[in-house]
This record gives sequence, C-alpha cells and structure tokens, in this order.
Amino acid sequence: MAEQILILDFGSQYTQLIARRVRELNVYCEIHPYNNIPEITSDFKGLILSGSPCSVRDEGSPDLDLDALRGKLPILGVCYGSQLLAQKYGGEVLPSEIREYGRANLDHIDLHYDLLKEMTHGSQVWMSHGDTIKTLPEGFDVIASTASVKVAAFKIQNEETYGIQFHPEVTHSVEGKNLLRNFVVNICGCSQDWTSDMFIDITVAELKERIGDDKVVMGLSGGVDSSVAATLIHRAIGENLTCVFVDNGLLRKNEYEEVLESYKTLGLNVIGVDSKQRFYDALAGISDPETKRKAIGKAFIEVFDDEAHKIDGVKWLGQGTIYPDVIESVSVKGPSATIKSHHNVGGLPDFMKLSVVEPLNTLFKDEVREVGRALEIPEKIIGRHPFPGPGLAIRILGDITEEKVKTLQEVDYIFIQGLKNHGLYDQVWQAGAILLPIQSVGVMGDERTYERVVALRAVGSVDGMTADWIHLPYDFLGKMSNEIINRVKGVNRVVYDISSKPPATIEWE
Ligand SMILES: Nc1ncnc2c1ncn2[C@@H]1O[C@H](COP(=O)(O)OP(=O)(O)OP(=O)(O)O)[C@@H](O)[C@H]1O
Ligand SMILES: O=c1[nH]c(=O)c2[nH+]cn([C@@H]3O[C@H](COP(=O)(O)O)[C@@H](O)[C@H]3O)c2[nH]1
Ligand SMILES: NC(=O)CC[C@H](N)C(=O)O
Ligand SMILES: [Mg+2]
Repeated sequence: MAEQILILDFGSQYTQLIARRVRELNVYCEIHPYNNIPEITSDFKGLILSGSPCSVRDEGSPDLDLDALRGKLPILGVCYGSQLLAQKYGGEVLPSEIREYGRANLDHIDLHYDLLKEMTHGSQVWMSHGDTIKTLPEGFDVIASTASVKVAAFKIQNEETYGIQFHPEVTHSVEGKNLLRNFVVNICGCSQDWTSDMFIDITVAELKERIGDDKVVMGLSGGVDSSVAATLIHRAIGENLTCVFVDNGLLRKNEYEEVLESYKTLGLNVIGVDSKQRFYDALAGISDPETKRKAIGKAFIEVFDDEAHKIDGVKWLGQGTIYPDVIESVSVKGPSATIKSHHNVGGLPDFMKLSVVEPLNTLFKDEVREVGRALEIPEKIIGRHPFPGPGLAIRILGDITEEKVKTLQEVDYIFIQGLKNHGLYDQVWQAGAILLPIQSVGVMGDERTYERVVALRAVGSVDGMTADWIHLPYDFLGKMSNEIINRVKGVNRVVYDISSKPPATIEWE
C-alpha cells in the first residue's frame, strides 16, 4: 500500500474514529500500537498520536521515542498525544481543576496556521480530559484556546508538529473534519486518491501475485464480509476458489436455501454442506457462551478441513476478517477476546496445513460495503444485517436443542419479515430475537400457560463497536408481540431490549 497516514494508538476509545475520518478523506491510514511502530518509510506522509485513558503524569504510562520521529514527518498529537509532546520537552501537564468532558468552544483561533485554515471563531469542539497543559516548552506556540483551556492547540516553531487538546475525530467537533483535512491534505500532502476502485485494483493484483496457481477454500456465510472477500479472491484466481457454505443448524429460517440461491448470480463455485448434526452434537449440554463459541469454531474448522481434503492441492483458507477484528486483537488495551472471542482471528490449529488469506483485513464494515457495491454484488447481500458466525447458538441463552432452534427461528422470522414489511429494516443496523432461559405464566383461551419468553433487539450502529437501541414504533412492537405469541407455539411473552452498548453488548452472550 503506497501513501498513508500512520496512527499510533495509546489506547483511546476514539482511535478507530481517527482512522475512519482520515479514510473518509480518501486517504489510506493504519493504526499501530505505540509500542510496536513500523519502520518509517517514505510511504508514511504523516503521523497522528491518539488519546489515551492513561495520564502522562503516571509512572509507566505509554511513552515513545519522539526524538526519533520529530522532523521526519508531520505530527499531530491528539489529547494524550499532545500532552505527551508538551511534557516531554519541558512543558507542564497538571490535573485540571475541573474535568472537562463534552462541548467547548474555540474562542480564539489563529487562522494563520495551516492546521486551522478556514475554521470559524467559536467553533464547537469535543473535550474528554482530566489533565491539562499548564505551560508549554520553549519554541511551542499556542494557536487556539477555549475559555477554560488556554492551550487548546499548539504548534512547534519551524516544524510541522502540532498538538490539540480536543478530539477532531468525533462528529460533535463540528469542524473537526476540516482540521483533519488541513493536516492530512495541506500539511502532509496526501493526494486523496484512495477509493474503492483503487482498493479493488491493488488487492486483486496482490492476491494474484500471492496465490498464483494455488487453490483456495473459503467459508462463505451469506454475510457481507465473506461475500465481498470471496468475490475479490474470485476476481483474482477464478475457478481455483471453492466456497463452502455450512448449514450449522444455527442459521435463520430458510437461510440455507436462500443464501445458496442468491450466490448463483455471483458466478462463485459454492458447495453447501449440511453439518447440522455435527454442530448439535458438539453443543450438547453446553450453556457457557465462550464454551459454545469454542465448540462452534472447532466444528467449523473440522468441516473446512474435511472439505479442503476433498479438493486436490488446496493451499489456502480464505477468510472474511475485517479491520476491527484485527485491531481488537492487537490493541494496546489487549485483545477484546476477553469480552467475546470471535472465531476468525487468532490463526488456525496446527493440523490444518493451510495459509490464511484475508483480503479485507484493513477495511471497516462500511468500507467493505462500498467495495461490495463497486464489485456489483447485489444490494440484497450488501445491505444485510450482520449475523454472528455462531448464529442462533448465542441467541439461545443456556443449552442448545433442535427444538429451541426451531422456536427461535420462527420468532426471528416474524420479526425480520415485520421490519422489512414496515420499511424499518434499512433503518436498523442489526436486529434479532433472543430466546430466554425462563418461563413465565400467561393466560390463553382461559387456560393458564407456563411458557417461554423471547426478547427482541434492534440496534443502530456504525461499526458494531458502540450501539444504541432503536426506538421502534410502539404500534409495530405491539403487532410483533401479538403475531409472535399467536403463531409461535411455546412462547407467551415478548419483551424489547432497551440497552445500549456499552454497557450492554449487542448479542446477549
Ligand atoms: N455458515 C457458515 N458457513 C461457512 N462459513 C461461515 C459461516 N458462518 C461464518 N462463516 C465464516 O466465518 C467468518 C466470520 O463470520 P462473520 O459473521 O464475522 O462475518 P460474515 O458472516 O462474513 O459477515 P457479517 O458480519 O456481515 O455477518 C465469515 O467471514 C465466514 O468465513
Ligand atoms: O462472527 C462473530 N462471532 C462471534 O462470536 C460474535 N459475537 C458477536 N458477534 C457480532 O459482533 C458484533 C458486536 O457484537 P457484541 O456487541 O455482542 O460483541 C455484532 O454484530 C454481533 O452479532 C459475533 N460475530
Ligand atoms: N482523551 C485523552 O487522551 C485523555 C488523556 C488523559 N487521560 C487526560 O485525562 O487528560
Ligand atoms: Mg456473519
């Protein structure tokens, strides 16, 4: 990958947002942990230092050799990054008297500076800090201030090194994107030619080169990521790609048949494998969410391995891994696998003598969708809600039985069809139903019932990292509740999940 911006991560919750904003400017960028910096080649046009939950005043807080970087390329320190720059060279960083979270206004902006070109006095910015830069080192100039923060932005004289206390990457910093454009385009000189088409050309050429005449087998789920990854690999190597779509008995109602059908138009060579029983056997008696995931991951690998053995000369396993999966597993905060392990990162077991190829492992979800559209993959596939690899297994709380899967499939079907019929599906990022491990008392036709409870969940999100529940119309929810209870045997109560992520997560397990 040629021209790019390097983002060094000190563990801020916003680091990924910086990358997204830079890419929205059609400039490629990568995030690396502050303690594992790649070699600074001429491809790197600029460096952004992220924020951090740590304080530069604390012993052992994240640090790096700034002398080795200063002057080599333009630098922008954001929050912690700026505090580090100031403190390192003799400035003073102290706890602020008031912690500043949220809205602030840049009352004073020195518009002469390239970084602040075309911004407006009073511009709203978003703050999130407990420390503040009290004094700057010699040779550092204040270039913007708010009412309570004198050093809201600074520049080091005679070099393109800047620090800002606020977060330009969040949308609440109204002119944040201008500032980032000023940095990336005007100061770093990036050419803004990174587009989906360019990504496709470069990736297809790289895949051709890497894979050559070898054969690839790849798990296809009907989801966005694996569909786009498979199409890219297919462009590169054609018939040498075999896709495997596994019926793990945990898919949505009718999904196996519908997905196989929808892939016919893409010209991919897709094999459907019915492995329902294998997964049910592997899951028998398991209630713990992580144990379920591991059992499912293992069963998937076994199926792929079986299929790979049926094709002569397979050397590669294709995967739909995307950038957030990768960042989460190398982040300075440590692998988020401690919250939930996603089975497609972390490598293959030793017995599988295949190399992994992951053409989307530098893209965010919305970029994957854009690439998919540029590849002319039907909107029916691109616009689908994400669906977790372990499927309904992590939406059935407690142990899995075929009967529970059938019940949940019916509930989920009514809900998803309902969203589609009422024009709500595209307003929701992800939706589904959860089968709870409790029974409640009800009354139907004068008879007492003691049956299952299901929860409905519909969230809005950009990348699944944070999410909020969607305020679905009450009428619609009422209709769904009625329909589900009347049509699905064994369910007598429906509840709606109104938790955001964080502190909850999207899935219940
Ligand atoms: N039923 C399945 N058959 C074969 N491979 C699967 C199946 N389910 C998941 N996979 C594999 O596991 C990977 C991870 O699944 P994940 O749900 O994260 O991605 P996806 O299904 O491609 O996209 P989306 O996030 O939009 O659902 C997939 O890219 C695919 O390679
Ligand atoms: O492939 C997957 N394997 C998993 O084990 C898994 N767990 C959650 N998800 C999906 O990830 C996104 C975020 O989900 P959470 O907020 O529940 O962590 C949501 O889109 C979830 O559906 C998974 N996907
Ligand atoms: N967002 C940040 O980078 C915060 C930096 C530091 N933890 C502070 O509170 O000032
Ligand atoms: Mg999926």
